[in-house]
Amino acid sequence: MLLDGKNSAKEYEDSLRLKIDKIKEKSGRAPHLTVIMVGNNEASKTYVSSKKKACLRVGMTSDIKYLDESIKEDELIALIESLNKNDDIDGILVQLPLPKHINESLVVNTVDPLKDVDGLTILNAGKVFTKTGGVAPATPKGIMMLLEKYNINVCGMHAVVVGRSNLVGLPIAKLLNDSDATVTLCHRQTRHLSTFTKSADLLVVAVGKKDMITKDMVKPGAIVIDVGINRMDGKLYGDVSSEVSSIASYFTPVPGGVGPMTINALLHNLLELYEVRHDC
Ligand SMILES: Nc1nc2c(c(=O)[nH]1)N[C@@H](CN(C=O)c1ccc(C(=O)N[C@@H](CCC(=O)O)C(=O)O)cc1)CN2
Repeated sequence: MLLDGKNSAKEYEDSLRLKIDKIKEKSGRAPHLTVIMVGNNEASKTYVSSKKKACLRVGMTSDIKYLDESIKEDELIALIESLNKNDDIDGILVQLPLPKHINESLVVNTVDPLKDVDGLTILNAGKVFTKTGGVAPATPKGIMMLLEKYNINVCGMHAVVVGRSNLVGLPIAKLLNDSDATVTLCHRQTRHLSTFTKSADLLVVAVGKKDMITKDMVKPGAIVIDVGINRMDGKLYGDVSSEVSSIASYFTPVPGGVGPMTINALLHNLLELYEVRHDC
């Protein structure tokens, strides 16, 4: 069965629109997101424009700061510091990846944790990892929202995550663990990867390599979440080979699976941060 991220996101947007209307009535303005886009990465430009359109659809406001590829690290940091001080901005997002000459961690950690819609600051990551609140990164949060939408309870399942990035692999492993799955985290040094993937009741793949997971690596009846977005000859492919859909109990398509839920979770995070800062 298809886990339809596109339609689930639309439904969530409908409920969000009602909440934003109420906020606007009460406070006179909607939550505002500022996105920072450095350079000319074509895929990143698509994503930031999707984020802007999604804000518009639910009645939130946003702006995108397009910055030259050659911007200096201290200029970028100064910009973020000024955005941190601006009370009309509720969420700040630095689109990744950044150019190589910029220290990504330094820049991301300049964002005020109370405006960190991406949940990538050390404070938010620490809070999520200690279960003391905080904002979870959008993709893992979106995956959890999608599982919930389809009433999939992961308690007791063996969840295998392939990929250990700060953006997806590590935090989704933590969120699945918090939902009482037994989690195995695999990465590029994992030996005998298929031994692990074959024993997964729930398999999450976030490596960025087309057809990394083939049918023989998946247990029939498993739930398969494909986070990969690989562009080839103008088409999009996930990390999981299309033949896997014939043996999975549930699977996410690419496109139309995890991607739209990532944008959805971002809107969710923006609203949550607005509510915390405005004591709603
Ligand atoms: N600051 C961040 N940078 C990046 C993040 C992030 O969460 N925060 N994640 C990815 C990119 N990303 C969001 O920024 C993202 C990727 C894909 C989609 C999406 O909707 N994909 C569609 C297909 C879109 C297309 O045609 O290209 C789908 O899967 O259906 C949304 C957001 C890296 N950077």
